[in-house]
Amino acid sequence: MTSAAPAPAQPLPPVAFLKGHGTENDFVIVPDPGNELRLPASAVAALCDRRAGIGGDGLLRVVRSSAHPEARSLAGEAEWFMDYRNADGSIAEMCGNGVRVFARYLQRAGLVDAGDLAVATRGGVKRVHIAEDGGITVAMGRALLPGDGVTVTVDGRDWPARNVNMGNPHAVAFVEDLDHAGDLCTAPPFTPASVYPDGVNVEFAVDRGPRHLAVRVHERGSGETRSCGTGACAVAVAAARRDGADPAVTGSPVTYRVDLPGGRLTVTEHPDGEIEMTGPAVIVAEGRIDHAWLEAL
Ligand SMILES: N[C@@H](CCC[C@H](N)C(=O)O)C(=O)O
Repeated sequence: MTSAAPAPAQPLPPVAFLKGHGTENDFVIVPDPGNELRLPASAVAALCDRRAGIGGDGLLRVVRSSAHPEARSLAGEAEWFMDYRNADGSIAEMCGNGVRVFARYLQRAGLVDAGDLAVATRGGVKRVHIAEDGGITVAMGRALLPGDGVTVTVDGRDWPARNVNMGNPHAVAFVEDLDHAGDLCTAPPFTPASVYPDGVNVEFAVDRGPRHLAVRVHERGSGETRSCGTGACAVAVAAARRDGADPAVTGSPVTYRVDLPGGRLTVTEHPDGEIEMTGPAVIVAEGRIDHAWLEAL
């Protein structure tokens, strides 16, 4: 008796991806509605590698909330879950620029219309408005200002930095000159380290005029980036306290223009603490990831 020859192995299908950015904070976008792809940290880091991969400050996996264990309980509020990863593969609670780019992808793919939608994130459900004129506004929630800040040191200069939590941790230092932040090739050292046991995003901010700031940022898990949405919000919150403009105290909303190397974000804090961030989001390319390359990682 002869046994049937095994069926030849079918090559695995390539994996779709897109590339997008919000004020030049750039992302590899991987649609995976059914939560079928396994993307360990090493695979995310390889995809975000700017020489050997696609390149990005982070990765946005687009998953139906109902299909993801971390978002299933939010499925009634938000159909889509943003599974955000930093460029090194680490997981973060929130990404402000990422949410806008995520919403732009959903709109471009015909999965949502312009107008209002909700996106599930590890930092909770975020309400998003896609304006007809192209800007996208995200209700970022409230900032927490845990008491203790840190001292940040670069090239022998020290600054006190305010601890602002936007779902993810930030240390905001107001400096005299953005060049004082140095080359930001490595994470700026701070003390005491115990304030941020899980690491921190560090913002250096200068005044450009009334309610107008310029910022450089070193992101946890990604290095210096051209923009950080949660960072812009953290800086605006810290500036409002510094400027005597805390909306909870004055009863009036306050808006800051925040210029980052990659573009401008507008941040408004309301008297109830709710923070809205507005900025652009662009999809620049789409393609296919070679499955064999991905599997071999
Ligand atoms: N670039 C993002 C923030 C991404 C997460 C951050 N690196 C962290 O680890 O907390 C933004 O636009 O907010």
